[in-house]
Amino acid sequence: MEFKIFDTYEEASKYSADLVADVLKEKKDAVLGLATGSSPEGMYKELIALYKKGEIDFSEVKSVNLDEYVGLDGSHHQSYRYFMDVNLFNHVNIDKKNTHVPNGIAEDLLEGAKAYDELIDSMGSVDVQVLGIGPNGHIGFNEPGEELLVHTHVADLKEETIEANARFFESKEEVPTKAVTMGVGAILKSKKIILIASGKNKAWAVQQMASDVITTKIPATLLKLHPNVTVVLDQEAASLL
Ligand SMILES: N[C@@H]1[C@@H](O)[C@H](O)[C@@H](COP(=O)(O)O)O[C@@H]1O
Repeated sequence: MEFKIFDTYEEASKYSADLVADVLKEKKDAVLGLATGSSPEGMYKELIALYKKGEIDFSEVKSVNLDEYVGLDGSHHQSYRYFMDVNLFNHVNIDKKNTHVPNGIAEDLLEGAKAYDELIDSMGSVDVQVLGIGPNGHIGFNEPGEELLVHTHVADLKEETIEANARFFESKEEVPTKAVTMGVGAILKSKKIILIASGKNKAWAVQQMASDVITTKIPATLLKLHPNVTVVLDQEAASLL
């Protein structure tokens, strides 16, 4: 696990975008594993800028997103499908048919989760997986617990996650309490992982990633088992290292 620390979030975002761009330059039909939340927003802006400069091309790229809230359809402004459209897909030449986000409104969520794993498998491996991290160390919506799941599943969100994400909704009560998330298995299967963290509220989780411990109670610590992880931080997120 390599830690890269930058003075500002903007610099960290630029570095992360360059890492993704390197993958796209090497492989035109790369499979991108994508994340939502504030952490990767700056990176998406940089990727759009690189695309506009003609440095990268998304025409053959496929993408799979980590997670989606249960109960929100893609037109809901807090759905992760909407986030991806607005923050990246609408601004680059990716074919929307090649972009995938778990279905949070499937009639049968378990069937939907199984189909999502089959879809990921059918794409071959994810070339680069972008991750944020929850203040409690969650990745995707794999929340801390006695055990973690390998496959895509429906997760109950922890109270602290609902609180952390309430800033995007009108009120805490509107935050869905469940989400469909890729499991830790698919995340660890990707060839390369870039985890972006910014701000003081991530410093504890980042410190745990740098420790010698691996525990399901801090899901991001499992990334220590992966051979190619770059953790991209601003000063505040790195403040406890
Ligand atoms: N499910 C998402 C995660 O994928 C994200 O990494 C995390 C951090 O979000 P943010 O980057 O907005 O702090 O929270 C959310 O709950």
